[in-house]
Parts: sequence; C-alpha cells; structure tokens
Amino acid sequence: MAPNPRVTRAYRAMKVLGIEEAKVKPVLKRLLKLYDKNWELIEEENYRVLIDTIFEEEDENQGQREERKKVDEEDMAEDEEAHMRDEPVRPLKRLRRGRENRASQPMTSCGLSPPGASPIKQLKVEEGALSESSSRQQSQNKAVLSPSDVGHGRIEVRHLPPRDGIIDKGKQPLSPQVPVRGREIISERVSPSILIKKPTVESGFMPMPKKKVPHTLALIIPKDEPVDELPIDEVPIAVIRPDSVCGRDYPVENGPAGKRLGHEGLPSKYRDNEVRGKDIVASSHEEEVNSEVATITQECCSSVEIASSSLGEVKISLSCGSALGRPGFQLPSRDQLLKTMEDKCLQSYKITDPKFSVVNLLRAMCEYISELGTYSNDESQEASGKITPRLDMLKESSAHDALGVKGNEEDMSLPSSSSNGTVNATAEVASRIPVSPPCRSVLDYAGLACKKVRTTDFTGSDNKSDLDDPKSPKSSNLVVATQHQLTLRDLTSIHDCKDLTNGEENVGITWANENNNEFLPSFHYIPRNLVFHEADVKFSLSRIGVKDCCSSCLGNCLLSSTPCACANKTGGGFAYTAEGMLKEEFLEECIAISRNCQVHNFYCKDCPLERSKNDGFVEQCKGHMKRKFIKECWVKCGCGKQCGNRVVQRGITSKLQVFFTAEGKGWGLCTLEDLPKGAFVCEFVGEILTIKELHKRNVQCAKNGKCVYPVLLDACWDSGDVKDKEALCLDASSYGNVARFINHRCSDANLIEIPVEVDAPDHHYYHLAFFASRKISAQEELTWDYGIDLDDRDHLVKSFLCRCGSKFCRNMKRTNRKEIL
Ligand SMILES: C[S@@+](CC[C@H](N)C(=O)[O-])C[C@H]1O[C@@H](n2cnc3c(N)ncnc32)[C@H](O)[C@@H]1O
Repeated sequence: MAPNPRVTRAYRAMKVLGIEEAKVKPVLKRLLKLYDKNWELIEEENYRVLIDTIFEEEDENQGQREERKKVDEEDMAEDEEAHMRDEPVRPLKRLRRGRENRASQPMTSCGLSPPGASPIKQLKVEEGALSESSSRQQSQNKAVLSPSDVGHGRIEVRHLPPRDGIIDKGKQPLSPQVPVRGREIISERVSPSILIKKPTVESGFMPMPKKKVPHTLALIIPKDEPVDELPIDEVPIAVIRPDSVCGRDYPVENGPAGKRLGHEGLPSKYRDNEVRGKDIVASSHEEEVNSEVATITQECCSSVEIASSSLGEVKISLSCGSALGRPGFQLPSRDQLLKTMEDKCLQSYKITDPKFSVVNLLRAMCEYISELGTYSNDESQEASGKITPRLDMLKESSAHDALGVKGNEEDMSLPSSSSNGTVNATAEVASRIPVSPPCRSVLDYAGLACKKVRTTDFTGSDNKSDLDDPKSPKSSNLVVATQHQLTLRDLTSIHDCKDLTNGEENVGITWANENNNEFLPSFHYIPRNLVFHEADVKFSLSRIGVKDCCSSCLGNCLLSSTPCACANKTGGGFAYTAEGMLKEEFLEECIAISRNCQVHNFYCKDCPLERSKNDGFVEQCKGHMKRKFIKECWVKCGCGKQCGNRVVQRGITSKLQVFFTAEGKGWGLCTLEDLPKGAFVCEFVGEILTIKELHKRNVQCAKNGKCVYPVLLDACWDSGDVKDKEALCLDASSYGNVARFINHRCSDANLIEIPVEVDAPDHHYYHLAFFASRKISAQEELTWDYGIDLDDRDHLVKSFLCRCGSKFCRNMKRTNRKEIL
C-alpha cells in the first residue's frame, strides 16, 4: 500500500527540523489516536502540536535522566554535593518557532486558487486550533534562550509578548488590540527590551548542555520559567534604545512594575558595563526578536551582541578572548564601539552617504547570512551563474569589500555555523562575512541588476584613473563610493520612513507604525516588474505590430473623435476619462466580473499551475477569471507622453502610506488623501516568475518559514497551450513595490485589479493595476480581494485567518461552519 502522503509530509517536515523519523513515528501515532485521526489539528501551524509533543517527551526523558543524575550525585562527597546543588537545574527546553513563521498565501489575480503548493504547510493563524496541552504550554510566560546561548552557555532571557490563544500569526506580533486569552497581559507595551537574567555563576560560561537546535526554530523556551515570577535579582532589563533610524524616537515606557530603572537600579555588574547614554528600563516583555536591540548577554563583561537579522536567527556578537585577562581591560560599550567604527569608516573609506551606519551594515550582514545560507543549497545558485556578464561584474562588489577585506574563496564560505544553528560571528569572523559571488543568490543579482539598469554609472571603464576614483566602479574604493553606496542601500533592511521607495516613485511613500516597534520588513523596492530568470517576457519593439499601437495618432488620443488602435484593443473605446479616471461603465463591468467570478471562469485543460506542482498527480484546473484588459498607448504609438491613454505607466501619484494594522493583519497600505472612484492607485510590482519557479520558491519558503506574495498572471491561460515559460506570476516578497502591503478584504474591497497591456502585446505578461472601486477617504486602508478560497482545504498552502472585517468575510463562513459541524 502506498504510504499515506500526509504521513510522508509530516516526516519530511520534521526532517527539515532535524527530527528523525524514528522519533516522529510513535508520537505521530499517539497524536492520531488522540485526535481521532484529525490531521488538520496535527498539521496546523506547521505541525506545531507534533513538534511540541516530540520536544515535551524529550524534555521529560531529559528530566528523568537529570533526576537519575541527581541521585548519583547525592553519593558524591559532601562538598561536591553542596556545590552541585547550587548549580541551577537546567530548564528543559522547548522549541518555539520564531516570528518568521508568518502565514503565507499566494494571491491570484483571477480571484481563485492560490498557486503553488508546498509539502509543508505555511504556518497559519487559527484560534483554538491547537490542542489544549499545546495552548497551555504557550500560556506560560516565556523566557527565551536563543540557540546560541544554549550552545555557548549564555543566559539571555527575553520576554515575549503574550501569545496565548492566538496562535502566532507568524512574523506579525500581536497588536495590543488583539484579545489575549488565558493569562493577564502584564503590560500593553511591546518594546524592544531585553531581559538580562542575573548570572548565577561568577564567571565563565554556564555549563549548559549543548543541544542542536534547528536553524529554522530560533527560539528555545525553557519550561517553568514564567517571566512574571522572575526573582527580583533577575529583574534588570536593559533596553538599549536603537540608534535613531529614520528619525524615529523610541518610546521608552514603563515596565511591568511601572518602574523605570536608572543605571543605579541595576546590579553593579551591569552598571559597570553600562550602555552609556542609553536608557535602561524595566520591561515586561519584548518583541520576540528585535534587530534594533543590542543584547547584553550574561557574560556581558566578555560579549556584546552587535547586530542581528530582523528575525533574530543570525547574530553578530563580539566576544573578547585573552584581552579580558589584561589588567584594566574593559569591553567598550556597543555604542562607543559603533561610533568609533563609524568615524573610522567615514574618514578612511570616503563614505558619502549620510545614512551610512555601521550597525545597519552589520545588520544587513546578518540578513545576508540568513538569506545566503537559505539559498546556498538551492538550485538558484546554479542559476546565478547564468546571469548576464554585467551582473557578473557586480558580483565582485560585496559586503566584504565594503569592509575593506579581501578574502579568498575559503574565507568566503559561511562560517561553519555553530552546531546550534545560530551563526555567531565574532568580530574576526564578521570581517570575513561571506557575501561572495558563489554565495550570492540570484535574487541579489536580480536586485542589483535592476539598479544597474536604472543607473548608468556602473558601466565601468578600464582606465587607470577609474581605480583611483572612488566613484568608479573599478576603484579599489568602489566599496565606499558609487557601488558601495548601492550595495549598502541594497543590503540595508531599513527603509526610510519618509520614503520607503528610496526615491523610485514620483511621490515619496511614508511608513509608520503606531502599534509596536516593528520595522518595515526588508525587501528591495522596485517600481517596475523584473524578470527573475526563466520567464519568457520579451520587450521588443519588433514584437509590437501595427495593430498593437496607434502609430498614426498625434498628441492626446483621448481627444480624437475616433477611437485609435489602442482603444480598439481595449474593447472599442478608451478605458479612461480625460481626467485620468477609469470610466464608470468600464469599472462597473470589471467589478461585476470579479464579484461574479464563477460565471466568468474558464478552466484550463492542462493547467500550468497544477502542472507546475509536478508531483505526478495533476489536479483539475480550479478555474481562472476571464478579464477585461486595458490597452494603454506606449512608445511606439504616435501620441505624446501626456496622452490620456497612459495612466498606469506614469506610476503612483497619490499620497500613500504603509502602516501597521491594528487588527493583526501586519502591515497595510492606506491613502492619505481622498481618492475618487476609478482613480489609479498603484501597480502590483514584483519579480516575474514562471509558475515552475514559483512552485520551487514556495517549497523553499515553506521550509524556511518565509512567505511568497505571488499573483498569477493567468488572464490568458484560456488559450489552451500555455508553455511553461509563458505561464507567469509576480512575486513581490523580495522585490516589489508598495502593493505588497495591500491586505485582503473579502468581496467589498476598495481596490480592484485590472490587467493592463503596455509594453508586451500578448497577454502572457501584463501589468496588474489597482484602481479605486469606490470613493476612498483619506486614512482608509486600501484593500483588494486576493480571491483566495478560504474554504478550500485541499490547498497545501493554507490561507490565513482572515481579519478583513467585511460582513462578507469568507473566513467567518468557514469558522461558523466548523462550529455547526
Ligand atoms: C501581500 S501581504 C500583505 C502585507 C502584509 N500584511 C505584511 O505585513 O507584509 C499578505 C499577508 O498579509 C496578511 N493579511 C492580508 N490580508 C489579511 C487579512 N484580511 N486578514 C489577516 N491577515 C491578512 C497575511 O499574513 C498575508 O500573508
């Protein structure tokens, strides 16, 4: 009998976490029995129950072993015995996922099934879906040991925001508005604070057991260590306010006890190692991981964490070796160190970018270690070799250049990451951080490529003067001049809060977060779609035939008495009014199609989406929507740039803002001005991928807890013989524009997406533009209906728990139905 695919998937998912099949099997069996073969419960949250149970059992076994050990120890000499009793009993550890486990779901432009499938479900938000024991487990307030700490014996206790009942929404932290069940919220504040547990051993490392922790699960939570019950002597919490980024001031609020500690409030050990010029306050909990925060670890005298990736899975910390023994040596504060480094960089490397910051650079390194590590085994590595020579040139520039360090191939390999899965780069290792050509992912090159296409300063010359010219890409200082600035900007995960687009759009787009201290996720802002790799998208003038443009027009086509060739391609008339709005009839027709998609569906005989899954079992096409296209005039047309039939290609003109939603949807996009019905808002921009590439990426992302934001470009799949390279989608997860922040709303969203033909005449590739489907008031969140069928349980990639708030919410239907059944 063929093995149950769900069992296979469970094994596979556990294997990714380093858990052997032999360990999984008995637990899985018991759970199946316990849950009456309800796989849903087991698969929920990326097999959270299963993982929890496995680790719980392991903990119990460990507990028993320790118990036995204790008995043995009691036979030892009395002084030894006393000593041993003073040793803290190591808390049992449980794996918790980090906040990177964000629920992910693809969107379809057609409003139907999410594309791609992953063998491991994306983590999903669903209240009450976990077993009781699991949620009970969660309800203990958590003290978190980072994996590195386990391996190296540091104790760094971090307090998490309460998460009971609401199972992690992945990366998005709970906002204060989200009801929290099961325990009291100590404080409403979610701050980037770090708790430091007072060391119980005078010096050296704690004799922690070395436990291998899977890279993907960054947090280990010791059991039975409720935060709110920490002994007073463990209280000191250092909140090091991050350097002002984007001019943001960090609120430093009171902690649980409402107590703000001055430096004198700290035990002398911490006072001695004070973080000068920074606030140190008490706090109840923190963001799970906050890259802005420097952590002073238990061995604070010998080690300082300098930077970490946004998800906290990679950290750079500085530890001192023999210097510590030197009389009078004291580890400088993190700030002092960074400031000195910054001054040095500014002086020595001719850095001109006022935004340059060493900590941002190091943080970017952490991100890159994570990203490169993630992709290093991927086939995309191979693909990177196929990138054009111009990109190869860029390969030579890298972060290690930026640090002025030349490394050989060996040096460039990832530091053999510690067994616990956390790369702990010491100061020496950090200077050899491997952003090397062999390690770079294709995504990196794609991003650099896009910059390169846009900027002309990268066509290097062989002139000797170039080498001396810091602005020359070939200069030995190129790392700090033109190319370096580019690299920095690319590397840096911090988006300018005044303009997250880095000037790429006509208007600046701000971002703000009034709900917590989360920063905008790291991604590359691109204002136009870019081909990732295999997609067959050719933008050539020769492909645009006479019928595809209005070469005989002049000026503004909209003023002409007869519709031009472009208007004919739109369906006989222009879609826009003279004011640049969508015509009412056109818009209403598009809205009707999208609301009544079942009527307008077509079904592929050989669906590229299903075919891409390539798992031997091709499901039937679930349908795609037949859509109305807009054809805009373009460069080959006779009309001018100001022609009224060119709206989408002019880009964003409205005042928009990315903000952190209060409803638990993560980031969202809103308008800062009233938008009339039919107004163009923005295009959905991302990497153009083949569906095959999307599927690969989906699987990869499911493994590393990241998510993809794809939209299918499926409006022409009804042609019947869509080749693999022609079946395309846009993925905005790594490279995208503001549209990647638009949240979903069931049925009555205020935006509608319309395919627009601009520069490619066939409809395999087109632009997807968002228009206001009704009048939208300033400050309103912008939403569109992703079209995911929240009822479709067959999809391997699970949709999220919808919090759209619409009375037509499809998720509500599902929840209700569950209750009835
Ligand atoms: C395209 S992104 C939108 C931006 C996203 N909120 C963020 O923070 O980056 C899609 C993700 O947003 C979240 N999301 C979008 N609409 C939602 C909704 N109605 N309810 C809950 N979560 C939503 C889901 O986590 C989903 O995976």
